[in-house]
Amino acid sequence: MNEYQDITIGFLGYGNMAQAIAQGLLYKEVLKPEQIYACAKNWDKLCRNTQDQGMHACRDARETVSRSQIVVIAVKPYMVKEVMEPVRDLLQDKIILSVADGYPFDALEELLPGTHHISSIPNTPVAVGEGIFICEEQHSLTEDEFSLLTGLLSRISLVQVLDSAHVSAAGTISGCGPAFASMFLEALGDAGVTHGLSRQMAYALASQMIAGTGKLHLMSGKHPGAMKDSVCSPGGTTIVGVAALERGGLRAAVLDAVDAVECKKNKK
Ligand SMILES: NC(=O)C1=CN([C@@H]2O[C@H](COP(=O)(O)OP(=O)(O)OC[C@H]3O[C@@H](n4cnc5c(N)ncnc54)[C@H](OP(=O)(O)O)[C@@H]3O)[C@@H](O)[C@H]2O)C=CC1
Ligand SMILES: O=C(O)[C@@H]1CCC=N1
Repeated sequence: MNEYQDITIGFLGYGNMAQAIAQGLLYKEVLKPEQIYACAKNWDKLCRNTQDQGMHACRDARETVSRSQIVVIAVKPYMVKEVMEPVRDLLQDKIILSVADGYPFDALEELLPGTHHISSIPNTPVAVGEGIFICEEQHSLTEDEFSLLTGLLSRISLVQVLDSAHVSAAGTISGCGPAFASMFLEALGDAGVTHGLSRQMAYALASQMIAGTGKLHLMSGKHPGAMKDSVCSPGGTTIVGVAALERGGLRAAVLDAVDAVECKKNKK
């Protein structure tokens, strides 16, 4: 028996992040399509993205909330107030999961006092069950609701519960990280093509290399520097590439990228 067979989940906003979560839940067979509801701005696009796979398109947020036990706030942060205010009276018995980056517990509590909510930052690899959900430690779910929700999310992601002060930085590494990693992947693809590989082959090799390197670190616990050293033979080929990356400022660029994101978030 599937422990989530009676759950319904509704997405307020059905863009990149909501679709990734829904896809992950379907891919991992945690939910069936008919357990998933969503609303968005563009009705035709919403229908294409939901009904073709057997999910329910809802006309508005009120319909979505009414039909869902778990309500996922998946609009852009600046839209949260506008979307949530008209459904406030329907939220009393719901588990509210915000995925809006920069919408922590305090902001949601001010907007939706007395409701059961938790703020999180997921990432797009949830679509293939390999994601991360950074969840804020401070929330207003009951113990049962928290365990039901995190149980569900853990089927498609690593669920990391963090204190409020560290949610932002963690969310930047894991939530924005897929964009940064994809740039590295794309660059390796270009490099492969420069040297005669087909783009498809270059991307396939680079993707598996990135996934495998991450897994090697997770499973061995080896320091990333030691992992790098173990590839570089003295006087060999890899060290020449490593030196080129250092001259190109790879590490500094990565540090600057995370600083830039955090700086933008803190200006809000
Ligand atoms: N993308 C990512 O990797 C991550 C995103 N997030 C967070 O997820 C949230 C959504 O981001 P993302 O999915 O990328 O953004 P998208 O722009 O892809 O999706 C936003 C969705 O909101 C819908 N929308 C706009 N206005 C309304 C409205 N009035 N009522 C209902 N729905 C509406 C849009 O509808 P339509 O499509 O019809 O225009 C769209 O489906 C953000 O708060 C972001 O911070 C967090 C972590 C990672
Ligand atoms: O760029 C954004 O706004 C969202 C938040 C985290 C990842 N993407």
